[in-house]
Amino acid sequence: MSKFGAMVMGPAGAGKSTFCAALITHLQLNRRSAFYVNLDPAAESFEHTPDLDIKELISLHDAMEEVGLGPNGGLIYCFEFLMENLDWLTEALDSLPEDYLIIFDMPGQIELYTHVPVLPTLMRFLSQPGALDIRMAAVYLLEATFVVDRAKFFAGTLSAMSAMLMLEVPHINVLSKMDLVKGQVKKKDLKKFLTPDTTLLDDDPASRQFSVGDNAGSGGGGGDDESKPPDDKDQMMKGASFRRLNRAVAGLIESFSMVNFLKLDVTDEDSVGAILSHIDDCIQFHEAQDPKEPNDEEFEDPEMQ
Ligand SMILES: Nc1nc2c(ncn2[C@@H]2O[C@H](COP(=O)(O)OP(=O)(O)OP(=O)(O)O)[C@@H](O)[C@H]2O)c(=O)[nH]1
Ligand SMILES: [Mg+2]
Repeated sequence: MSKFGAMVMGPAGAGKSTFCAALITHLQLNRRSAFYVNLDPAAESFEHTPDLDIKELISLHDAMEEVGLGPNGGLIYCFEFLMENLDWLTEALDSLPEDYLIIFDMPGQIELYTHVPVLPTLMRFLSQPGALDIRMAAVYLLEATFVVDRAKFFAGTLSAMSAMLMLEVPHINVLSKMDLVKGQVKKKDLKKFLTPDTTLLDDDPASRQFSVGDNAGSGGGGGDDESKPPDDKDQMMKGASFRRLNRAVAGLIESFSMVNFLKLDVTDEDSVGAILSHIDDCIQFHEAQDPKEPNDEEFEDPEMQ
């Protein structure tokens, strides 16, 4: 039988470590065992002490000092070092009992998800049948505050989709920090973000703002604003070309129809529990557990008393 794991990923500050902590607390409250693996070589403080920490193998500080790299190059170096020392993971994880959920807390550098092939290699190593054989789920977090800026939201969604296609394991996308958009976005509008498509761009406040007195018009291919060089970055981000690019990205995401988001409010235990249920479903955690013998104390027959 295999083991179970969840790799928690997403851009910097998306709330990955906070979610890992909330998930561990929730598992503990439900008498389930968690094994917390920190794979962020720069992370210093934790709500739950990691059971395994990449800093025992290599820290970002060491990588930067010894190899003379900056923080991002240093992080890639740490992961390449991890790839050369995968025995370190095998030694720690191989003997774990099968009902443990192994939670991997990942760094937020986007390079790791897009530019270098270390994560697919790591994922294949963890899930390889006959070796560690961990049934892995990928959990990709994106901040719900992105929904106020459609372009940012689609860029984030594209990075989630890229991770999904690259890793080839069951994948869950999560809109984190929902508490921060409560009251700012109507429930009805929020629903549209959970299954993103191009219609989200039709009521983009940024493009409406631009349309006032904008003879570039609907962005349907005229491109007449291209003759006027944008005054600054802000102006460019509101131009017809930028809107066409957004529509193309949104169309690409829609045509794949693979990206859906679940909502997460870490302050609400039910919300954390709902995400865990989705993780359990996609790794088939419950199906794999042996039926437990009823505990005599819990199941005392009232008629016998
Ligand atoms: N309001 C609110 N703040 C949150 C939530 N989750 C995380 N934060 C805050 O967001 C900041 C970043 O959270 P982390 O959990 O460290 O994010 P991370 O994705 O692990 O960040 P990196 O590891 O640096 O990429 C912290 O100040 C958290 O307190 C949330 O659900 N709601
Ligand atoms: Mg973190």
